Amino acid sequence: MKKIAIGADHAGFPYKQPISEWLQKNGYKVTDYGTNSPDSADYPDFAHPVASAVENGEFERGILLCGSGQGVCITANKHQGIRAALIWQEDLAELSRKHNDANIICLPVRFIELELALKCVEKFLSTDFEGGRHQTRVNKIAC
Ligand SMILES: O=C(CO)[C@H](O)[C@H](O)[C@H](O)COP(=O)(O)O
Repeated sequence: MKKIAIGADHAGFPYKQPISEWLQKNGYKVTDYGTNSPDSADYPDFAHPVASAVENGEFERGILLCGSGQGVCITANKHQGIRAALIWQEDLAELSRKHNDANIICLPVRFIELELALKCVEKFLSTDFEGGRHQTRVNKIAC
């Protein structure tokens, strides 16, 4: 069973439970890193723990949610072992896996319908990395 870490700030909070429920229904084991209420919260407090847990191999993939998706994405990408992708279309979710071997999906909850967010998650989790020329490029990301 694939293990998934999920985290959100207050703006991402409304989608955290529905996405977690979808994941569980589809056979994933989900660990929730908060936040656990709609009260104002700071996205790095949730993005760093999720990124660390994916980076150290505890989880195969991570899901991060905030208002624009940008704060959690910028934060997660500070981690050397993380390739976090800001996603708002299914095609982008697919490409983030095929070409970039993304290991965290960041969703802009204030700018995407739940139904589309779930489709993006499904695509992100079901698409394999293509390797080859893309592996060469991914190898060059680290500085
Ligand atoms: O989108 C975000 C960061 O990129 C956050 O989720 C915040 O919602 C955003 O920064 C706006 O903050 P606010 O306190 O919700 O006005």
